[in-house]
Amino acid sequence: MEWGSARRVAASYGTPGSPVDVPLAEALGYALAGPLTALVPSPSYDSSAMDGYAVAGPGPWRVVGRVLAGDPTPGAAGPAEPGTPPGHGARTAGTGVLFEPDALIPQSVTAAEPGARIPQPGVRILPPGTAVEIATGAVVPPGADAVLPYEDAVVLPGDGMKIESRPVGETGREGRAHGGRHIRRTGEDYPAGTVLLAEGTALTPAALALAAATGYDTVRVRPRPRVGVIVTGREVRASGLPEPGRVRDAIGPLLPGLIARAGGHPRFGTRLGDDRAALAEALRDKGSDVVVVCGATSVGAADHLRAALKDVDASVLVSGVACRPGHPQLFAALPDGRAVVGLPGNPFAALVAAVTLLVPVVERLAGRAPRRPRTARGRDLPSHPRDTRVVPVRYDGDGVVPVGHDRPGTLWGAALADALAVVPPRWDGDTPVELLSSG
Ligand SMILES: Nc1nc2c(c(=O)[nH]1)N[C@H]1C(S)=C(S)[C@@H](COP(=O)(O)OP(=O)(O)OC[C@H]3O[C@@H](n4cnc5c(N)ncnc54)[C@H](O)[C@@H]3O)O[C@H]1N2
Ligand code: MOO
Repeated sequence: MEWGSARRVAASYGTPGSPVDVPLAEALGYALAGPLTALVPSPSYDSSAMDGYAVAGPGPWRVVGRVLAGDPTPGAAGPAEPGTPPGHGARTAGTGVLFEPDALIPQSVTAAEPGARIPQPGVRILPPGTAVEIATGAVVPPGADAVLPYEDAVVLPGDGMKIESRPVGETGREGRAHGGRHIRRTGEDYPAGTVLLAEGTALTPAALALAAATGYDTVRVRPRPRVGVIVTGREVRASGLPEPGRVRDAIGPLLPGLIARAGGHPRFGTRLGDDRAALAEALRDKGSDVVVVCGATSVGAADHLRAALKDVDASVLVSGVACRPGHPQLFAALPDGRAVVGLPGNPFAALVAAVTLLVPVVERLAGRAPRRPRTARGRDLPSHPRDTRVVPVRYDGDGVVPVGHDRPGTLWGAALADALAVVPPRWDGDTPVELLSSG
């Protein structure tokens, strides 16, 4: 079967499990079972983007209080909290205070400028000509038009505390406090209800942090498919040095990372000699949603996978793929719907088969949406008259070039590579090639 068709068979096989709720801290790599919507606007309150003074109207301004991150909205409810003024320019830590109990005035329609927000009953606002000292992230009092950073403010001599904006040009920046400057208004990033991430998005660290920022403690995701691994071959050993007639298992160690990154839960199944009955028995084990068989895909006397699949009444959906390396790979469906992926025994051929059939079926069952293909211009890539070639490459300027060391029996090239390039048959040397993760 042609390489792209084989990948599509795997990528469209089966359906993801029913949604589950998973704590954020455990949700890395899971796929969203539905869209992730904003629970609150962002920012969720008018907040200061700078340390300085929240000012109302034109300057100079009398400083009537102080509000720090974590303080409640000044003037939102009840009478103002009385306090004492700090010394000129003092920036001591403490809770937010109003130095004058009546500093904030009830909002009236006349106090609101044209185009300002609709007055809310009970809200008290900072009147024009006044300011509160404010910390980055603190709630901006209603009525404030801008935040004047400390660096752009001049404290005026005299009683109480008065500030003025530094003249334009004196600081090398625009010192004036003008409408909205350094205030992050409620909802200016996105309003509540915005679809932030689509169903099927795989949760990355940034996606998890975004979910946390809007208030999620758990996320609704698809369960990870369980992927069992069967390693076959009498000559394959799990530890120690290779020696004549004995090879180290170089596929078993490749798979857990590939499976986990595709959104699956890797579980080691078993190691088998070259035994048809034992292989059929292992395929009957229902502990996995996908069974990967390493080796035994070919036609040799000891290659029992095809016979064992017959024994368990599996339907073979992909039997060989027109690609190099990895042509003996296969994909089969067991009668109960579990999938079987057969990886050739040569380790680089196994990796190629894993990115062709295993990764797509795991992503599909994990509920991941199809990804946008990554492509790049390729240089000096080998192509074949009939087969797709999968070539370990590294980035080089504006494209990719082969790294070499890519014979079927070795993963050296893959381990050196930035990616695997998919080179179609009779590639023209010009069309960008698709890049797959090299594991
Ligand atoms: N008559 C034919 N013979 C072969 C063909 C063919 O088309 N006609 N295809 C060749 C190709 S291409 C490949 S790839 C292999 C696939 O063989 P199997 O999947 O049956 O794998 P084995 O025969 O068990 O092993 C092949 C090779 O890989 C080594 N091996 C196996 N498992 C591991 C492992 N876990 N880690 C490291 N190395 C492993 C094994 O010792 C053999 O050297 O068939 C060709 N033959
Ligand atoms: O698939 Mo075999 O692809 O060359 O080693």
